[in-house]
Amino acid sequence: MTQEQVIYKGLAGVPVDYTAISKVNAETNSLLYRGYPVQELAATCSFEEVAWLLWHGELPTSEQLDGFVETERSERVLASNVRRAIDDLPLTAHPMDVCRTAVSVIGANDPEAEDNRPAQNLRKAKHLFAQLPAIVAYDQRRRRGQSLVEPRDDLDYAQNFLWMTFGEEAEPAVVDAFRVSLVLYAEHSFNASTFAARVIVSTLSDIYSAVTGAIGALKGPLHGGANEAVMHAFDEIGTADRAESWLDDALARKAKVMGFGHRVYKHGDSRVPTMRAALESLVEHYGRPDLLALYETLERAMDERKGIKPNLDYPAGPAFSLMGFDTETFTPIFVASRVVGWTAHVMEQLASNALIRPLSVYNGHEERQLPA
Ligand SMILES: CC(=O)SCCNC(=O)CCNC(=O)[C@H](O)C(C)(C)COP(=O)(O)OP(=O)(O)OC[C@H]1O[C@@H](n2cnc3c(N)ncnc32)[C@H](O)[C@@H]1OP(=O)(O)O
Ligand SMILES: O=C([O-])CC(=O)C(=O)O
Repeated sequence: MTQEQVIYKGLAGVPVDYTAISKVNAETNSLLYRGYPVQELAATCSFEEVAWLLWHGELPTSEQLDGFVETERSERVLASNVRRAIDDLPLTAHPMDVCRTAVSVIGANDPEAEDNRPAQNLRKAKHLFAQLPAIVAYDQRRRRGQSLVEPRDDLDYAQNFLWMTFGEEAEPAVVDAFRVSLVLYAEHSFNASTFAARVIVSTLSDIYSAVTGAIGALKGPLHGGANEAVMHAFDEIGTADRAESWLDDALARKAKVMGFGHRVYKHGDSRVPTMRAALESLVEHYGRPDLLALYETLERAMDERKGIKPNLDYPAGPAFSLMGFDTETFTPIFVASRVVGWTAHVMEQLASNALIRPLSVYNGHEERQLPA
């Protein structure tokens, strides 16, 4: 292979563009959103403030926040054809497929979908932000044979998301853990789904197509689908005393243990301590020390055997489970949060666009003749 033909499989370690949205620093194990440490944002900000920061580059003034909150609350109701599209999907469809389809319908409803001017895309990003909780919540309810719960405009984003899902006001400890998870999931530089969104819009396609494609990329268990897979593993293991033998068996089969490892962080995910603290507060709230024991035993065993640390999906899975979400709803919650990062990246890509089209090195047949 010549020098020019080096292959960067999976683009591992290859910087492909600049971004001013977030900085993932594997050396210092830190994550900054627009310069602010994510842990500090998670401790002090509402999800609405963090979304504004990621889109606009600065935290909102109180006037800007009031305006945004008012718009967000006024756009929470699903259009009738979005609701019908959801109703028409079989219950065998994965909730991520439902999410993807609903976003696609929202895009098709927008007569200005193809207008890529920044103000239009910002409007669309905020609309998707307001709509996604209604999609995720309604889909979980219909699977349980429950009817739609209308949004409440006296509740903030996190409170209303839980209200629409469960039909009752969540307790402050639960709302807070949920808000923290949303803040932590919102953005993470050029991860696979964000990159997929940037590839799509680099063709000058539209923001809805980019988000629809990003949902498809997030679904896989090597990316967002891992939070769901973590819970399936916990269910399979059952109790902490079974964790080590379960892990030994998984590793002997060369299976990937979901919720562990990361392409960029090799010494632990910057977001895990904050999400783990949120999980601990839920464990205390619901009186489920058994779940934390399982969490800790598997984490310790994985570290001892492979030296591989958990990623954000590891504490998020059991946290969403304690909150009462169905396991298949976990990755759609990730969508509702990450839509902020995706749309911020779409706008950044368009502001200095270059078509994303790498090269491949052909290793198939040399030219040959068709059989006579
Ligand atoms: C929010 C997020 O999206 S975070 C990521 C969520 N995904 C997961 O939790 C899925 C499980 N994890 C993984 O599959 C991987 O760690 C990835 C895909 C996240 C990162 O993968 P890469 O950077 O490509 O690392 P790669 O897969 O090459 O792993 C390097 C080595 O560690 C091992 N390894 C990495 N993660 C794991 C894991 N979770 N379980 C078992 N072994 C692992 C690999 O088998 C490989 O070993 P080898 O060198 O002996 O072959
Ligand atoms: O950065 C990545 O590759 C995956 C990840 O943690 C995320 O998208 O939050």
